[in-house]
Amino acid sequence: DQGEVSATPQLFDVEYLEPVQIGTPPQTLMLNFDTGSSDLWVFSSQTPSNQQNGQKLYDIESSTTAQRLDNHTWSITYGDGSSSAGNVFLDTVSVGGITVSKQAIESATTVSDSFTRDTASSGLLGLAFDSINQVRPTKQKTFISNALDSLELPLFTANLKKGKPGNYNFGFIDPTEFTGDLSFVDVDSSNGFWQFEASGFSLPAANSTGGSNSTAAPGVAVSLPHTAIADTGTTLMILPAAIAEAYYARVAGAQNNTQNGGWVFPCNAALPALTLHIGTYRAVVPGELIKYAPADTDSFETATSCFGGIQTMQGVPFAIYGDIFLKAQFTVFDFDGPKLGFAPK
Ligand SMILES: O=C([C@@H]1CCCNC1)N1CCCCC1
Repeated sequence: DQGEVSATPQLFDVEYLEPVQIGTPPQTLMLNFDTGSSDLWVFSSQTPSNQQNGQKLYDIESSTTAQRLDNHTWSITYGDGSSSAGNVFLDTVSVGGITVSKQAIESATTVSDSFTRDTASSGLLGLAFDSINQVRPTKQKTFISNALDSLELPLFTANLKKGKPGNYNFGFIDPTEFTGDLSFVDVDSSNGFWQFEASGFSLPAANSTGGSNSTAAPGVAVSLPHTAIADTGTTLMILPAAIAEAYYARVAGAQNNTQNGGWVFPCNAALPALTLHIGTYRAVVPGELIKYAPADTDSFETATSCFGGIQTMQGVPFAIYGDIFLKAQFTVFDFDGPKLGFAPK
C-alpha cells in the first residue's frame, strides 16, 4: 500500500495536524504526528470535561470495533513539561488510506493544561521507535510499526511547509516533492528517536548583503560535531549554544532574554541563512524561517521584537531539529537501516 495525508499548520506553524480515522464507523480526529515520541493518544469520552476545550473526542462506546486492553495503562511526560495519561483500547486506525486493525489507542483520563489549551488537536500520533512507547505492563507498537509490512517501502516522508499545508507520505518517495538528490545519514535508534550525527554549520560570508531570505553562498564552515534528533513534534530548532551564539552574533540587536524565554531580535533585522552539515549534505535553513513569531504583540504587523526559530538546548543531551528545519528539507524516515534522507525542496 501507499498513503498520503495533509499536514496543516496551526497559528505561527506551532504544530501541524493530520486527519486520522479511528473506529467503526470511522471517527476522524486531527492529531499531531510526532517523530519524537511513540504513543498514539487521544482526547476521548474518558477525558474529564473540565480538561476539554472543544477538542473532538474518540467516542469509545460508539465504535463497534473498540476492545479494551485490560490492565494496561499509559502515562507520558514530554520534554516541554506537558503530560497525559490514561487507559488503552485496540481499534481500527486508518491514515491516508493505510489501515491497521487492532492499533493501540491510548485514551486520556488526564491531560496537562497545554493540551487542554490546544483546542485544535485531539492528541498525538507517535512516529518514533516502539522502544519508547509508554504503555505498561506491555509496550504497544506505533501505527507505522504495525503498518510497515503492508507498505511498499518501509518508510514515511515529511514535507512540512511554512504557513500552508504540506503532507506526509507512507510507503513511497514522491520525487516531485524535492529537488536534487536525497542524502542519507545513519540513524542510531537505541534511544528510541530518529537520532543522527551532524558535524557542524556555516553562515554566509560576513559582509554578504543577503536579506532575510539570504541563502547567499555559505561562508566558513565551523566544525561542531553534535547529536541531533529529527522531531516533527517540536516547533523550533533547539541547537548547541555555540551554534545559536554564532548565528545571533550576525543579527543586529539580538539578545538571549530568559524572561521572553530565549533568543529575540528586532523584527526588521536581516536574518542570514543557517547551513547545517550532515555528512556531505548541506541543509540550508533560510533566514525567513528563523524569523519565527512576534514576541511583544500577537501580530507581525505590530510587533517590534520577534522570537527566533533557533533556540538553545537546556538539559536535553542532543539537538532537536524541529519544524523550522523540516520546513526547509524534504525528509525520509526509513526503517531500513534505519536511516534519514534529506533533500532541498
Ligand atoms: O518530549 C519530547 C518531544 C516534545 C515535543 C514533541 N516531540 C517529543 N522529547 C524529544 C526530545 C527529547 C526528550 C523527549
